[in-house]
Amino acid sequence: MSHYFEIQNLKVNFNSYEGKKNILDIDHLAIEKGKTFGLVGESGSGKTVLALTILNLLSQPPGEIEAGKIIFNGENLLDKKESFMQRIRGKKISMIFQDPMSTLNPVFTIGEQLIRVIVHNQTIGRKAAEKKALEMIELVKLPDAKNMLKKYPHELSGGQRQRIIIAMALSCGAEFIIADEPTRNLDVTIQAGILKLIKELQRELQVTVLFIANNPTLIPAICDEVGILFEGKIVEKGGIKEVLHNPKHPYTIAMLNAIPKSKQEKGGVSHQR
Ligand SMILES: Nc1ncnc2c1ncn2[C@@H]1O[C@H](COP(=O)(O)OP(=O)(O)OP(=O)(O)O)[C@@H](O)[C@H]1O
Repeated sequence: MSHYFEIQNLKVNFNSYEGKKNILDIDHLAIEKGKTFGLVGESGSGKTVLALTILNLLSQPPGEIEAGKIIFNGENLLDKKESFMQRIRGKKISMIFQDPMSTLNPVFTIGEQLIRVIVHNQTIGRKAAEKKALEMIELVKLPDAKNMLKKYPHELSGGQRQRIIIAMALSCGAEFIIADEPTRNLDVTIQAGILKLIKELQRELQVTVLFIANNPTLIPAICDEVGILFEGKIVEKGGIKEVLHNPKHPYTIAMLNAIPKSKQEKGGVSHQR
């Protein structure tokens, strides 16, 4: 059976003066169209390296893709030339990074940046791009869209900036979104609003999402399935209830036991200790 998005036997290494170090060793991961898959792992487990590998943005060297396939819409992305990937990035697959300030340029207004992304990725003129930018600001539920476009990134709150990044990611009609810990640096209440927005947009636009997180309590609110990444390997995957309420792998059990009980219950990840 072919899947919309699939990783097969992926091995990624980093080479350094100390020698070769295996960073990712993923046998299999599949995501069906319109679903949200949560990938949870501690810091250093390889989540960002995976996101960069999917988009063919991993620096090689020091990175090295030793083996494997990343199949998107029936095509193995790891076989493709840079010109093909340029047509995919932004237009078919977009990424939302954890730190909006690293994506936004402090010296240009939000409107200028959003319009540039739209003009770059779509064959439309500036006027049409301006209209699209306004629509995108409204889509991510930011108030006073016209005024918002005139602001500089530092004039926005962290949550507002992340909404702009989501607007940019969706502005060119991407159908697959990689969200790399988009709420990591936000307060808990702002976090909840961003998660709700991603879920609503995912349903409304029928996009497929790979949601990367190091906090498993975020997963039930947004994901259909979850995989646990440990030292570059997916040690357990399946439905939310199956993995987070009835974990089998010792790492998953230890990770869930490390969450304070009140947070487990709030996030819906409580399981039998
Ligand atoms: N450019 C690089 N050169 C060498 N090793 C690297 C490089 N980038 C990442 N690594 C190593 O790859 C491993 C995985 O890193 P990665 O950034 O993917 O982890 P992560 O799960 O995203 O962590 P975090 O949650 O902190 O963002 C780490 O051991 C890291 O040290």
